[in-house]
Amino acid sequence: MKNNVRDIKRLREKLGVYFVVGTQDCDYSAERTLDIVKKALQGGVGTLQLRDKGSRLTQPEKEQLGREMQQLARQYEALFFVNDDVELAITLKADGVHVGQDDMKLEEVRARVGAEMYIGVSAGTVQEAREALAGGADCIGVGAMYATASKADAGEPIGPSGLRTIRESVGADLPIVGIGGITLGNAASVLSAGADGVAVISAISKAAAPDEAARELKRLVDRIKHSPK
Ligand SMILES: Cc1ncc(COP(=O)(O)OP(=O)(O)O)c(N)n1
Ligand SMILES: Cc1nc(C(=O)O)sc1CCOP(=O)(O)O
Ligand SMILES: [Mg+2]
Repeated sequence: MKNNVRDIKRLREKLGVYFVVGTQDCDYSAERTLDIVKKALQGGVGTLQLRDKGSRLTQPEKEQLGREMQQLARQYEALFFVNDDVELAITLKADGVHVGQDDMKLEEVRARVGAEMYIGVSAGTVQEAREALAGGADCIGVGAMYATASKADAGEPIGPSGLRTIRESVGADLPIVGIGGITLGNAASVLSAGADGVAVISAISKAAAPDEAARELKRLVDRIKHSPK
C-alpha cells in the first residue's frame, strides 16, 4: 500500500532486520560504530537507526556520524532512521525518524517532518499501539520483548504473547518490529507472533562477527516471513 509519498509496502520489506545503534554500543568509538554498521549492512540489515545516547559526541560529531551511516545505508539500499532527534532527521533528510512515548508527540513530529518521512513510534501496550495507529504512525517498535541490557529504562518484558495481542488490536496493515533482548535464538517466536521484523542492538553490535550475525537473522526472517502460510 502506498501512503501518499511514503511506501509502506517497501517499509515493511525493509524492516526485516532493523539494526539500532550508537557509539555507546560500540566502545564509544564512531569509527568502530561505522565498521560494525558496514558489516551489518553486508549481512542484510534492511533498516538502520542512529540512536546515539552516549552524549560523548558533540552535535556536529553526531551529525557527521549520521551522514556516514546514511551514506552506507544508501550503498546497501537500506532505510536510514534517526532516533529521538527530529531536527537531525530533517537536516539529514533521513528516510525516517523514531520517537518513543516520552519524546516529541507524533502529531508534532508529522507537522515538523512533512509527508515524506516515515515515522516510527514505540508501543508497549495496546493503548499506545492504537494511539500510534490512529495518529498516523508508519510503523511501531513493540517492546521490550525480553530483558535487555541495552536500555536501562526498558519496561517489563511483554514477550511474544504481548506482541500478538498488540498485532490483533491494530490489525494486519500496520508494520511492527519487536525490540528488546532479541537474539537468533528467540527471533522466530517474535516473528511468529506477528512482527514484520526484529530490531536489535546487541545481537549484532556485540557479535564476534556482526556480518554473520546479521546474515543469520536475515535468513531466519526470510524463512519465516516469506514461507507459504
Ligand atoms: C524500532 C525502535 N523501537 C523502539 C525504540 C525505543 O524508543 P524509545 O522508547 O523512545 O527509547 P530510546 O530508544 O529513545 O531510548 C527504538 N529506539 N527503536
Ligand atoms: C532501544 C530499545 N528499545 C526498547 C523498547 O522496549 O522499546 S528495548 C531497546 C534495547 C534493544 O537492545 P538489545 O537488542 O541489545 O536488547
Ligand atoms: Mg526515544
